[in-house]
Amino acid sequence: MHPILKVENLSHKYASSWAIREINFEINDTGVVGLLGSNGAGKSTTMNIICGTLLQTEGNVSINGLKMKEDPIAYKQQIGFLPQQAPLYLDFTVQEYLEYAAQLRLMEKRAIKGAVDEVLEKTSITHMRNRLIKNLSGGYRQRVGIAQAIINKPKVVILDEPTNGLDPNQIIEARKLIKEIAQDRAVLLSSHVLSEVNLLAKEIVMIESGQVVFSDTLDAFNNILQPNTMVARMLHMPGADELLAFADVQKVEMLPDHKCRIWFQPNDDLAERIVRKSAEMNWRLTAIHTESSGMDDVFKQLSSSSTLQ
Ligand SMILES: Nc1ncnc2c1ncn2[C@@H]1O[C@H](COP(=O)(O)OP(=O)(O)OP(=O)(O)O)[C@@H](O)[C@H]1O
Repeated sequence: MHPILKVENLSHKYASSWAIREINFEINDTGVVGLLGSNGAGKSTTMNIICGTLLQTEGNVSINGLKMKEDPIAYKQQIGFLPQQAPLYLDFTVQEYLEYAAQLRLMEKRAIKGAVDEVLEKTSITHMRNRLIKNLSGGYRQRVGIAQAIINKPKVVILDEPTNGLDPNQIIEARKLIKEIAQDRAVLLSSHVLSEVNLLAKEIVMIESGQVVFSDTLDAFNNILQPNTMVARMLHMPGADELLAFADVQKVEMLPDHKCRIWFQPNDDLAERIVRKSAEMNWRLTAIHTESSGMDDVFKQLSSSSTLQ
């Protein structure tokens, strides 16, 4: 079986410099895949090529085995795109615009009305269908942008910073909608908001300096960095010097509520040694757990370890 989306050895050169080099990744399942990378990493270039709005210098993109280079029209009928600036015609009503988007996707005339009704319903904007787009709020405009991206039921949807510029309530609504549309298609979501990616994505592709530096599950991304701190709660808290006496402990910080944070060099049995010692010394240990690093730390680490070509 073919992957839903396959990106193979994708390279692109603007004038004399390579923006991306040998990008490879696959999406094999429905759901959200987060596309991460610093500014200028090559995300937009990659997304534009996948959407067929930019012709790559080298490599291939295919959807369910359909190669863009070999059959661009059939390929493009399988993809929906919401760029950073939603391509809206402000003087159209929502319905007129969605009908127009359906025509651009070469949908059959008789299928258009039903498709428009369906996406209006799906994006909860049926009551706005006769409103001019210029009179809609940012949140509703973004819904129209998402509606046009899914009007022809594409297998793959690309969303570039879809919640950028929305207010907190609109962001919550937009994320809910993204989750819904990803139930039956693959969604590639580019976002600088790591908490958003953490909430929505089950897989991550990260690009830096035009190359893939990570491609795996969200869990694998979050577990790249070995934890190096733990928090312990002890009702009879020992002094910092007693904790510093353990091998591998580098630093100790006393916290409120009988807690302390312990920095340590990676090892397997420090927690176990502390538990044993606590029992021996009656420190009355009630909790101990390692603190995993956040997405920000992993992102920083992967960005800084990438090499410029
Ligand atoms: N039309 C262009 N002409 C020349 N160079 C370009 C062009 N578009 C992008 N680049 C360069 O290609 C590289 C990748 O840019 P790209 O826009 O794909 O990155 P990005 O990850 O989308 O960044 P951002 O997060 O800032 O949108 C950058 O060095 C950029 O300056």
